[in-house]
Amino acid sequence: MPIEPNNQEINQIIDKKVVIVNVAVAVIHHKEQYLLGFRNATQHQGNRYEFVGGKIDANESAEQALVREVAEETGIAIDNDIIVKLGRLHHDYGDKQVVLQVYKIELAAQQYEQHKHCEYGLEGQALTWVDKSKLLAGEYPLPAANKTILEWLRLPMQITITYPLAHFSECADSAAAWLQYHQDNLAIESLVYIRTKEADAERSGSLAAQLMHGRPDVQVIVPYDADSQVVDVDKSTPIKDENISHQIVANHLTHTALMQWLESVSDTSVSEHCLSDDFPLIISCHDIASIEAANKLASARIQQQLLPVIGIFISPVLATHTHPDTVPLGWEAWSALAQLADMPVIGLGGLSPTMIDQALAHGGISVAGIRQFFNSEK
Ligand SMILES: Nc1nc2c([nH]c(=O)n2[C@H]2C[C@H](O)[C@@H](COP(=O)(O)OP(=O)(O)OP(=O)(O)O)O2)c(=O)[nH]1
Repeated sequence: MPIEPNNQEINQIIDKKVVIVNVAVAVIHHKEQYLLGFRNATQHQGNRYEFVGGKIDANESAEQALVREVAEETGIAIDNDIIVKLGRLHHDYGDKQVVLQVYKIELAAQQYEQHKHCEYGLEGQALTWVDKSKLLAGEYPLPAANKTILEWLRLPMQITITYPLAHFSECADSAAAWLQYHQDNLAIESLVYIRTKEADAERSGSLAAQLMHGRPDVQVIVPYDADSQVVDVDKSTPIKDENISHQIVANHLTHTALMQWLESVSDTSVSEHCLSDDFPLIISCHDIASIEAANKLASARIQQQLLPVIGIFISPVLATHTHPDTVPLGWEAWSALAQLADMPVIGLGGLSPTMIDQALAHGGISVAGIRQFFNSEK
């Protein structure tokens, strides 16, 4: 006869099923130097590196927990530094479920000088400063949930968007003029969202490929649906050339394609339809509904262990030449929307690279645009 579990055991079973630990995680850095702790063998996910952080207590906010944990573990007072939300993610370790609320904090030079030689934290744990390139290359084993955080950290502080092909329509050969302009004027090693707004996906893909061949130093985001009026969200820009595919860091999903995706999936099938398998996603959002849809897609992709949603554009922040009839959000409304996103937020619309500080102060991590982001127009 099977033995009935007692109350205590039942509680443990229930706990195991429902208890999700909320954790505040601090990605502390100074320029390209990032601070890692080391989890000792007896801890959950032990013998791995970690970002500084810990459980959020019942009556504190994630940011309060962040400030407290960083002070308790390292002695670093981050009260006056800008705390930028990177994202939120849920991870099921099997023996424990966690929700990580992840923030990025850049230390001032003086704070870094003060702490850069600390080899141990205040709780006796090992601390180490590591190069961003080595961290992103996976040289420091971290808990599995941190894979997504590392992908988020790949986003630079500025993203250049190409002009649409139609911008060169007065030229005898608009495609050649488009190509020449972008080859000549993209900043060295920049991240470029190649948006031609060309309805023909083949032609758009061919232009993107030519630009990538001509500028092997840049990294690119290419449309997932070729940015056309295509209703089929499974259609992607056809770039199959392996010599250049390493330059692609993400596929871009338009607001329209995102909402079509949402309409096409029921709650039960979200996990089976997570779009592009090949690359991480960057999504355009304009309102609460689309941010909630992006969160849903991002969460499903993490669950399916697909490459994550690494960022969303929220636009338009300010008035822009490209959308003269659209009422801009303004920084305050933009900031309120940014808070809802479970992934890093990129400002777009009427911005220049110098507005990065405003974006950071309002909860973003990056700024994007066309006109003011090219060498020729700075
Ligand atoms: N601090 C930190 N925790 C992480 C990271 N990535 C990750 O999955 N976690 C997980 C591991 C733990 O399950 C949880 C952090 O909780 P914690 O550090 O307060 O808990 P713990 O298990 O170390 O301590 P305790 O329960 O023994 O008090 O979040 C990370 O980068 N930093």
